[in-house]
Amino acid sequence: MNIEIVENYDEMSKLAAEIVEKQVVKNPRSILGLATGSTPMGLYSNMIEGFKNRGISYKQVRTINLDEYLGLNRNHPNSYHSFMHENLFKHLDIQMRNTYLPEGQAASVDEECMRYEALLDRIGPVHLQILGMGTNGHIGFNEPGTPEDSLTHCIELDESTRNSNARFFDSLDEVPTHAITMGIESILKSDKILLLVSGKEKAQAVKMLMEEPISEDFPASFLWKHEDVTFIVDQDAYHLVETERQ
Ligand SMILES: O=P(O)(O)OC[C@H]1O[C@](O)(CO)[C@@H](O)[C@@H]1O
Repeated sequence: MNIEIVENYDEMSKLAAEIVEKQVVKNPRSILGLATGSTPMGLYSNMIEGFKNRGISYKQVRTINLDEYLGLNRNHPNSYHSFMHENLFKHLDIQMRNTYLPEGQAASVDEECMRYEALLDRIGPVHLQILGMGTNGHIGFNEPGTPEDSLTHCIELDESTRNSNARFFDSLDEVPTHAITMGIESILKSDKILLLVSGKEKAQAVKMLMEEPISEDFPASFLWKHEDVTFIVDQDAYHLVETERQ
């Protein structure tokens, strides 16, 4: 794991955007794996700025997202379809038909999971996968206990995840209880992974990532098994780490 410790959220977002832009310039037909949540929002703002001011085009890029809430219509303001449209896609020259997310209201959840994994295999491998990390070590929505060989599946969200994501909803009751997420194995199929973590509230999770053994109890630890992970972390999130893992 290549670890870049930066000063703050803005530095993390800028460096992440440089890496994404380099990938897109090198291969204008890149497949990008995208994440939602607070973490990548600064990256997305920088990508939008790069499109507007630095001539970076996403016209031939394809994107595939990690996850979607189960039961939410894609037009629901808190669906990840809406999140991606509002925070990124509508500001770029990307073609919407080249953007993929799981369908949260599929008639058959099992079939949707199989369809999505097959889609990932058909268009992939993802050249560059963006990841955030939950305070309990989740990546995508792979909560603690998710096995390493998991493919796209439906998962019951941890109470801690629902509580933390309640900030985007009017009340905790409105936060869906389940989601469709790529599995750990699906994520590890990517050529390169860019893990972004910022803020004091993630410091304990970063310490676990850096110091604890690889285990299902902390899903992000499986990233140590991938050979090309860049981990950009800010000082607030890194400050509890005592021993840097090799
Ligand atoms: O960036 P946040 O909002 O702290 O969330 C952490 C992670 O949890 C998720 O929201 C779950 O999908 C990820 O997209 C995100 O990377």
